[in-house]
Amino acid sequence: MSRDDPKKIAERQAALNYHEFPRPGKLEIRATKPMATGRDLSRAYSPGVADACLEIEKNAADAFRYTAKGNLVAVISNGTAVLGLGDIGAQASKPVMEGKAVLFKKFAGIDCFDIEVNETDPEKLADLVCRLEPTFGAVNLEDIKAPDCFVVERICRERMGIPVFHDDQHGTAIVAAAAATNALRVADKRFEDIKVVALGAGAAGIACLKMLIVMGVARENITMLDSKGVVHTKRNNLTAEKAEFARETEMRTVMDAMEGADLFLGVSGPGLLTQEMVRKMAPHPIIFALANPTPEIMPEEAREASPDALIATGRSDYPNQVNNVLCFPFIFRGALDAGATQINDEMKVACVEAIAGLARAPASAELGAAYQGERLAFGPDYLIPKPFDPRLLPTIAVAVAKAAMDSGVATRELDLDAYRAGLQTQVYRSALIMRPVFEAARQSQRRIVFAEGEETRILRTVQAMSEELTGSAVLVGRPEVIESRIEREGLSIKAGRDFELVNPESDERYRDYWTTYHDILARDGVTPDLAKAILRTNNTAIAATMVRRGEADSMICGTVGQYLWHLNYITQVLAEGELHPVGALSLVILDQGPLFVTDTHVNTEPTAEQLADAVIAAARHVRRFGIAPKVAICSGSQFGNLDSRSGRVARGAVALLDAAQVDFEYEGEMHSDAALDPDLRERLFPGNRLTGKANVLVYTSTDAAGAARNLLKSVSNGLEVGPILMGMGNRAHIVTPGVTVRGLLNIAALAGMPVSSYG
Ligand SMILES: NC(=O)C1=CN([C@@H]2O[C@H](COP(=O)(O)OP(=O)(O)OC[C@H]3O[C@@H](n4cnc5c(N)ncnc54)[C@H](OP(=O)(O)O)[C@@H]3O)[C@@H](O)[C@H]2O)C=CC1
Ligand SMILES: CC(=O)C(=O)O
Ligand SMILES: [Mg+2]
Repeated sequence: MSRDDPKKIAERQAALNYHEFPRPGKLEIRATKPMATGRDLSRAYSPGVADACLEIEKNAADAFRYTAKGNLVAVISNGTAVLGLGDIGAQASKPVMEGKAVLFKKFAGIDCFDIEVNETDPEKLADLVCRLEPTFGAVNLEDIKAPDCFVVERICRERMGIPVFHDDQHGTAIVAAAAATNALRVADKRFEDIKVVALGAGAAGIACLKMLIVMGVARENITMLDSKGVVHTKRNNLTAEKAEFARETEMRTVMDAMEGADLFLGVSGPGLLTQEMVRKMAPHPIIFALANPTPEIMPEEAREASPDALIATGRSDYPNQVNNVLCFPFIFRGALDAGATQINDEMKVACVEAIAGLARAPASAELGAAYQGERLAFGPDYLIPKPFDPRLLPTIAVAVAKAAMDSGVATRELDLDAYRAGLQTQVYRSALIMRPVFEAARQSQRRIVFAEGEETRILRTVQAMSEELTGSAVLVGRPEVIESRIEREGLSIKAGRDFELVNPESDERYRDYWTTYHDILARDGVTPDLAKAILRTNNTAIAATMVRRGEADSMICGTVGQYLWHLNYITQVLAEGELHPVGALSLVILDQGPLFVTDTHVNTEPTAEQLADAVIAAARHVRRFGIAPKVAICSGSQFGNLDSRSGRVARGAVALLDAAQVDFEYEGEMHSDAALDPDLRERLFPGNRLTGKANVLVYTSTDAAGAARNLLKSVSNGLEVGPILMGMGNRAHIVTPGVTVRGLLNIAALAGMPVSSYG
């Protein structure tokens, strides 16, 4: 595709718009402490700030205690080797450095200042970097050309007491070594035997080759090339780094070097590898064309020249993205948390092993959600994890911190299990609040039946359940469809071992199921023929019947279809005695904390009695999360000021709660803002019974509750757990079609809770 291609032009414009709007750039700085009152001001600034300064003056290490230093990394460049764009200068490198800072933050919660410096003298640049030590917990050097980068890095490492890491060297080398480890497994070759050709003898090239030697490649099996051709012993003026790899050889060109090569490592520039060169490689060759943004050869061309090649690039739009983004956020996380004084070889090797191992482990739930439709099973097109793999942070950071502790460069001893759990919490915002639920679920052995068992998200949930929960799963669906989807998604779950199957088309229990269904509904107009037809075609009815028969403890449905359609069958089959649907409760996890909203789905316009029942049920559920309920009954009316339906129902519910003498805080009726703002509420109704912010918002119609839930999710970036079907004794839950795999796993954990702790 040429640069003038309309699609290319549109893509370029989209990238520019991304950078320009709604405000220029990709970063901002946010305060982490309140600055709302004069008291805040006097603590954050003069005079209070002086106390923090004096403590640090006495003990420099206290900078990690009283300032942001411990989580602050400098991303520093002089713009002399920016991606494969070359020496475009410090100013033009800023989008890349801002981008690295965003990746540090998003993937590992690390704050960065991007620092672009007009300084091409490596010693002066190093001096400048060293002087920045008081500000930062670590330094990431970026896109500084070779050989200058070696000088800058060496001086900084010698003089600084914090980790200094040159991303283009070591980040790239770590990820390339991990990908090579896995590619060799697939190709059934060994580091010790392979012939390597490296095109590019700069920062990335030199570091990658050094790492390959650590992995077992023989130095004499490496041919290095730079812009002047093969690096050989007869060349003059080689830098010390290149001289280390100079070979005594008559080969001069890439074409010469490629004869019989097993691994091509391209870290040079765009389009430098031809199909003819690829054809000269050994069988089952490995081609890493890592130049950014345009690789040495495009994967489709390489594939055409060598159909059995294993191919990787640095780009996200092709399989096998070998890019240092898989390394730098996570290696820094581990180093910072262990208080490491440097990033040493042991930490790098731990990182290689952790990354390579992740690609070989079954893909996780979130990963499947992030990369829907892609095959994520270890093999030629999945040699290396994806950057959005949520396992990267806990797995790599823990491995790196452990290596730092074991090799004696850590200044902190971490409890690694607790550390891993903390990182997992950071990745899954729902993990902390869901932890008691998962723990309760792990104590039980409940059987959970999934009505839409063929749905890919359900299969991924079952995979995650096999890793994170102890209960068992039953899938309603056609075995051949389920099997082929498991294979396509690269999952490791197996029928009979990780789940049981109910085939709606031909299950030997079919007769039992339709007769049970008929027995329940014979006096509600359901004939045997109708019962047979429903139990052949309606997976929700099948799942509910299984629960009713005691063959499963709970069911989950709703990934497709309407909530009330599913609820109808659940009510028909499972509502008996005390059990009847009381409402749907959604937990929305916000940056400020959790907020529960009800009734989002069940009683469209509840009566006062129904609303009071929903409040009592919601309070019970909220307590299961270890949270004391503070319920606000929300309406367009506020403390009796409107004679509307909503106001009357809300006031009726409050009166019923008063009569029932419930043991939790509640108040109503009020607007949502008064529920969340105690000062406003106090002005409107001094002495009202609710203390602080409400954490349960109860609405008088599903329209209002649904709107509140959706707004919280979309505008406030809330993460939803639920909806939780209340009143059915944890025997059924109905999710909504937009549910993610993590959302399903959360519901499965709730469904897995024993009824005693379910309350
Ligand atoms: N995928 C990834 O994660 C990463 C990819 N890269 C990519 O690798 C490339 C190099 O980056 P980096 O090492 O930092 O840059 P450097 O400037 O340090 O090195 C570039 C190297 O490429 C060589 N080179 C340039 N043009 C040619 C040519 N026509 N033929 C052969 N060799 C050539 C240079 O040769 P000479 O020494 O003679 O000047 C030099 O050895 C870039 O495209 C970059 O985007 C880099 C880091 C990470
Ligand atoms: C990925 C990266 O750091 C580079 O291409 O320079
Ligand atoms: Mg770079």
